[in-house]
Amino acid sequence: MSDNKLAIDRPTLESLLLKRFFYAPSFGIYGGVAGLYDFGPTGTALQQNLISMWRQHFVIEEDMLEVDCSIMTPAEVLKTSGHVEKFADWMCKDTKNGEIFRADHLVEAVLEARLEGDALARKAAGEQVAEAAKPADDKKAKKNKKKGGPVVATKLDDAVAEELRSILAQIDNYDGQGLGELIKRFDIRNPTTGNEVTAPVEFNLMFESSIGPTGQLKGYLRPETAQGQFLNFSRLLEFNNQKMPFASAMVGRSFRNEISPRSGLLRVREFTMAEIEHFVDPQDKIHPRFDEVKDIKVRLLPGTVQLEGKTEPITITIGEAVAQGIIDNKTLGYFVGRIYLFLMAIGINHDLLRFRQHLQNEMAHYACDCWDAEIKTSYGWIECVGCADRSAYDLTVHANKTKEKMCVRETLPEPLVYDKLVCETNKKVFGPTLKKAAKPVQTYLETLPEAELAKINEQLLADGLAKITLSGTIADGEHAITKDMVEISKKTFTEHVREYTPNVIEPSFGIGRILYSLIEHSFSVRADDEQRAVLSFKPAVAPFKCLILPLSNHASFEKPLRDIARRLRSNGVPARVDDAASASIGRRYARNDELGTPFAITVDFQTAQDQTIIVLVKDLVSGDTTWDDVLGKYELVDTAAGADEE
Ligand SMILES: Nc1ncnc2c1ncn2[C@@H]1O[C@H](COP(=O)(O)OP(=O)(O)OP(=O)(O)O)[C@@H](O)[C@H]1O
Repeated sequence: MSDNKLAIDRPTLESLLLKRFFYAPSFGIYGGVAGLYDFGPTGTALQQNLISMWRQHFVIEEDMLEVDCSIMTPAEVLKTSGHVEKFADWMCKDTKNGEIFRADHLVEAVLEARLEGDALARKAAGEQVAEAAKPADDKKAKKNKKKGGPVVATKLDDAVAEELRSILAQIDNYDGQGLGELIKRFDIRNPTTGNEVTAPVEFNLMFESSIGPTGQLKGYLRPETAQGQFLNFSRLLEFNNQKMPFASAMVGRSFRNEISPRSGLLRVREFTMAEIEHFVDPQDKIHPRFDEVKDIKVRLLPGTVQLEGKTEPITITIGEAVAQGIIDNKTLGYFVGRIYLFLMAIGINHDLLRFRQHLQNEMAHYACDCWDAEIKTSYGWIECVGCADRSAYDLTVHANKTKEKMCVRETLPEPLVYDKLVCETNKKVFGPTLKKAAKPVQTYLETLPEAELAKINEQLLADGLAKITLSGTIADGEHAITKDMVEISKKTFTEHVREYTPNVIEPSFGIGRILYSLIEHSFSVRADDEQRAVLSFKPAVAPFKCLILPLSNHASFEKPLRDIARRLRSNGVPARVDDAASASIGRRYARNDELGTPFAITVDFQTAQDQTIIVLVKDLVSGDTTWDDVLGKYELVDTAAGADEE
């Protein structure tokens, strides 16, 4: 196992997750469908707890405006947003058996396998091998038919090995053509059959549907929750009394027809997202609470570092990263900090988290800067939260398409007086000369940036004539403008209101990926007795908070057991009773370790009647009190106290 993968006993974890019904493949008895999962009671409770903490941390603490918008989305919306054209991955096919691959994943897996083979060969020859390239277990690596094909000990030329490492460090930066070239150059084939694969073609990831009985209104299942938030921007701004900046938020399902779903919950076709759209003034992307996060130290992997073929992050405070321009602005930096705090609060391991900046080609079509919170798992570094600066892209395209204003109007403290070069047409000559081209040419001249207009004016003054070229209009082509057709001059304007389209900073959380990564970070196997699997969740996250179990199946424990469970549950504390008489108390503790239940109350003749502790468990769960506090403050009372007393 290479250095960029977390070493855990995954088979044991996977069997635990199935056995204790965290989640399981959907439609299993029909054979299942790749990339679709059902959550069981344990996984559902865990997911709900993560979402509640997310709501507390973001929606409530930051006073965000939470919405819940439609999943089914008319095609026109997603055409305008660019998803119909551009929300795609590159796919290639085995030329003989038709097996389909996501092109970047295939290239990555094959090249990784070759580097591992190289490391094996070098090790066998007694060479020193860099830690990152060294397979942890040679025998396993050889036997293991990996996604990239069996690892064969074959030494690569030094320069080739170096180049492969550099390609892998920036694999997300290759487009279809680039991936096609890599496939040809390195003779990348289907690892299982050895057959050649086709050149990559684009595959749109959205699930298509039709709305209504006529089948004429095309729709898609949304691939992100963001669009609903953008379309409601004006209503939200009004709800916020026209005050900027503000953020909306939504938790809900999204759908992506992934080419090759894999790695359990990490790449699925239906998943829960929690997204924030923070609307901010483009001229001033400050955040009022930036100071609260500026001293947090984070591990950053900037684009410049990746382009050098390096994978080692830098550790830096958020304040410094923004000051040095590594993170573009304070709002983006603020959210990197808040994401960090959230992931720490749920129990992600600090050393297994980094923020990686997107490379230029990797960036979604709407983004101008993007940092991913990546968490190290046994599958490698996984993007769990994307934090993108979507600029004014979405509001602008929707406003242009619908002709609805999606902007902020702010009364200026002082009126703004300024001179600007404008073009006015001489109607008597302009229309008759240009005929049907008159309108598009006029629009062109009126919307031209001032510097361009100045150039046209210079030409008119010098030659009496200027030529312009239109495209995308009903009168495309070259048109001549003469001096008598227009007058270009400076005019004075006074503005009382500033109108602008906000920029959007979008932290976007994949709840399933976070949940799975957290499970890996909370998982261990006790070496002492029978290799028992243990999950150690923080109390606020744990699916069940308290285990109640009788010391034995003595009849006198039944009532206190029931009473304690009832009291805990009515106080909002999910508690499970494990009174299976057949299992020893040790066995019962062990099987609840598998659920990550943080507290246990054993009912014996003493504790069954101590009602004080019951109330305290609630504080424990919220994190206000620790178990040590409880044991320090309260002595377990004797059997004389009545079970029904508070
Ligand atoms: N197929 C998926 N399965 C599970 N979670 C996903 C999937 N696609 C995206 N996510 C989650 O949604 C978040 C935001 O989505 P975003 O569009 O930024 O992902 P992405 O960059 O397309 O992901 P990737 O590059 O891994 O396909 C991701 O950080 C991730 O946690």
